Amino acid sequence: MNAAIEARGLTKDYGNGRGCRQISLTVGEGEVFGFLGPNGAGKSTFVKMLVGLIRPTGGEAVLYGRPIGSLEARRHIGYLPELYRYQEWLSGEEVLRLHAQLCGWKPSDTRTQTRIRKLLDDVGIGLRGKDRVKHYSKGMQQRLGLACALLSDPPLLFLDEPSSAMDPVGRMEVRMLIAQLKNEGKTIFLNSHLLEDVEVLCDRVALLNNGTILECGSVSDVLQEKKRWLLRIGGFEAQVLDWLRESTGLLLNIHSEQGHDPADGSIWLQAEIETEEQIGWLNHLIIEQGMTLYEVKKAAGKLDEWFVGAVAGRSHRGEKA
Ligand SMILES: Nc1ncnc2c1ncn2[C@@H]1O[C@H](COP(=O)(O)OP(=O)(O)OP(=O)(O)O)[C@@H](O)[C@H]1O
Repeated sequence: MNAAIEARGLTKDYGNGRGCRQISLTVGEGEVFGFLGPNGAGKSTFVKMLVGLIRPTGGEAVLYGRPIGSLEARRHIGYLPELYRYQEWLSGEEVLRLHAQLCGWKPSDTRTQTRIRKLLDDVGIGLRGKDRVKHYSKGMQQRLGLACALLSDPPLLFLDEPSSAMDPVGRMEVRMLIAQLKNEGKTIFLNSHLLEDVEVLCDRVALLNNGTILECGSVSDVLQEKKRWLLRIGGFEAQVLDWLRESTGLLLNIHSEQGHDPADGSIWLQAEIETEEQIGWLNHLIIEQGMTLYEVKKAAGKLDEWFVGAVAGRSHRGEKA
C-alpha cells in the first residue's frame, strides 16, 4: 500500500509549550484513519500543519510524497476545518462556484454547474442551494463545508469533526457519506469525538494526548482486551457459578450484554484472566462438570472505554506534556 500521509517527528510549539510534539505516523492510500484525543490534545494543530495552514516548528511530512504546504501536496486534498465559516452574503451555490474558480475551473462551465448541483444534493442541501449562507443553520453550513471539501474530487480528505453541528439524522448521513467515500477508495483522515462512528468507519486509530501519540493501531487491536475473556457454555446451572469462583479464585460473571443465546440455551460467562494457564484450568473444570464449551474468546472492548482508560491511565501516572 502506498502512503498518502507520512509524518516524521512533526512538531508545532506555539511558544507556550502547547501544540504537537514529535508526531510520526503513516496513513496508507484508501485508509480511513481516526485521529482521537481529548479537547486541546493537538488534533486540529496536526491537521492544520498537514494541510499547510500553519508551519511546523520541527519535523517533516509529505502527502503523496510531496512536502506539506506545497501546491502539489494541496492539489491532492480536501479539507473541512473544525471552525468553518463561509461568505454569508453568498448563496451556497455561489460559495461552491468561488471554490471551483480557486480550483481553476470556469464557473459557467456546464460540468462545473452539474458538479455543484450534485454535491449540494449529496450533502443534503440541494433545495437550499440558492439561499444565502446567512440563512443557513450551523448544520447546513457544515454540510456546505463538506461539499467544498469534496468539490475537486480529491483522493485525500481531512475531516475535522465533520458532523459536530448536525442533528442525529445529519450525523447518520455523514457517516454514510464517509462509508461511501471509503468504498470509492478515498483516504480519509478523520478527527472525531464520535467514537461509535470511528469504530464503524476507521481502519486504524491514533490516540493523542498533550500533543503526543499515546497509542496507535488497528481498531480491532486497540479493542482487544488482554484480560477479559468470554466463554459460551451449554448446560450451565446457576449454582455452578459459585463453585467455579471458589475453585478458580477468578472473577466470573454471566455476561449481561451477550446474555442468553435463545437458540440453544447457552450462556456467556465473562472471566477476568491474568494468565493463559487460568483459562485452561477454567475450561477443564467446565468440561469436567459435564457442561458444553462452545466458544472461548477474548472480549472486545468499546472504543470509548479504551479512550477513557488510556487517557486516564496516563494522567494517573502523572505524565504531562
Ligand atoms: N494559535 C495558537 N496559539 C497558542 N496556543 C494554541 C493555538 N492554537 C491552539 N493552541 C493550543 O494548542 C493545544 C492544541 O489545540 P488544538 O486545537 O490542536 O486541540 P484539539 O485536539 O483539536 O482540541 P478540540 O478537540 O477541543 O478541538 C491547546 O492547548 C490549544 O489551547
